[in-house]
Parts: sequence; structure tokens; C-alpha cells
Amino acid sequence: MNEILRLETISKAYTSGAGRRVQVLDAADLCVNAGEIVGLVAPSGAGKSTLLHIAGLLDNADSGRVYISGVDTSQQSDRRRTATRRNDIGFVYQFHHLLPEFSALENLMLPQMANGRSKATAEARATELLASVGLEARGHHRPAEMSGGEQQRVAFCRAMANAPKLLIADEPTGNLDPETAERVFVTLVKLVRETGLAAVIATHNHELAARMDRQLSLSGGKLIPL
Ligand SMILES: Nc1ncnc2c1ncn2[C@@H]1O[C@H](COP(=O)(O)OP(=O)(O)OP(=O)(O)O)[C@@H](O)[C@H]1O
Repeated sequence: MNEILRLETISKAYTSGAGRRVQVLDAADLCVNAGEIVGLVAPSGAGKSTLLHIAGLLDNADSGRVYISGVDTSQQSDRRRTATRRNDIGFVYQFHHLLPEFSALENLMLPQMANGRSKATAEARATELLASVGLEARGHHRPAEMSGGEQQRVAFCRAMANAPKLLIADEPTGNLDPETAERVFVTLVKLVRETGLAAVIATHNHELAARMDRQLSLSGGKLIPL
């Protein structure tokens, strides 16, 4: 088994403005292998986004450890962890967050060039990625010139642009009508399967979650199988 993500006894609490302490995660454990898609289905406020932010190295846990490909990121410097996040983790959110003034191709080239790829190499990969989601004809369109489903497929490609090992997706189809959500979800699964990524996908959609390899929920701050 090629373990990509391991969370060990992750705890996180927030203190509200009124001084009330909310223990969102309480010694949560998770292990995801390469090629595995894990669905995270839990009620609103259960802590899905908090967990994904910690797993994606966007936020720190109060205690516990996050391993990416066996490396304990809790022991890394901030700089090193930022590099791990940029190189090894791709993110998809409910809203596409593409840069509005740039074309689809440019949106896929920029993160690669920021990681040191040449313009020509970045463009070749961007073109290949767009073709893999059936959007070869949309490369020169800006986000506003594409449908919601197309925008989200470009966002998936952007998450894959730097060939990450781990994909973190927070409600990736939450903003789409059911039919488009279905089509976009199929594309996401195809991309993940082709690349052998490990993926953690939070969704409110039980039907989509049922088609992932494993489904987990959050209860009392812990991850439990569904
Ligand atoms: N910065 C913060 N300060 C205080 N409380 C917070 C903060 N961020 C999140 N919370 C609280 O932590 C809990 C978990 O939030 P989180 O966003 O992780 O839930 P979620 O499961 O992703 O919810 P949703 O499905 O509605 O997006 C909620 O009760 C939320 O109000």
C-alpha cells in the first residue's frame, strides 16, 4: 500500500466571540492510500472543512500529526510545509476560484510556471489536461465565457496541474445542478483514477459519496466509517 495521507489523533477547537469553546476535531485518525477516493459526508458544522484544511496543510491542528507520503509535516518548517502543499496537494472548492481575467489555458499554466516550469512545458500540460476533461475547444475562453460545469472542470485541471499526490475537494459539485454535478463528478473520478491520486472529497450528496471507495462521517470530532 502506498500511503499518501495519514492523520494521527488530530484535535482542533475554536473559541467563539462569546468565549465558548467548540471542540471540532477530537483525536481524529485517517489514512488514505494512492488510488483511493474517500468520501466525507457529515452534517453541516460537523467539521469537514476544518479537517480538509488541516489535511491540506492550510491550517494547523492544536495537536496530532499530519503525514504526507510518510513525512511528518508537523515537524517541518513553515516554508517546507508550504512547498509540500504546493507540490503535493491539489485543491478544489465549491466555487471554482479561477482567475477571471485569464483564459482556461492561462489558469492552468500559471501555477505550473510558479513552480518553475517553462511556458512551453506548462502550455503543453495545460492543453493535455483540458483535452482529458473534454474542454480542448475552450482553452482560450475566460471563466465568464464558460458554463458552471465547464468552469469546475477547469478547476479540477488546475488542481492537477502540478501533478499532486493528494487531491482535497470541499463540496466540488455543491454549486451545480444535479445533472451537471453528475457529469462533473464522473470527470473528477476519471482524472483521479487515471493519475492514481489519493483523494478526500467532502460532499452533502450521498449518492455521489456512495460511488467512492470509502465513506466516512464525522461524529463527536472523530472520523467514523459510514
Ligand atoms: N474560525 C472559526 N472560529 C470559530 N468557530 C469556527 C471557526 N471555523 C469553524 N468554526 C466552527 O467549527 C465548526 C465546524 O466548522 P466547519 O466549517 O469545519 O464545518 P463543516 O462540516 O465544513 O460545515 P459545512 O458543511 O456547513 O461547510 C462549526 O460549528 C463552525 O461554526
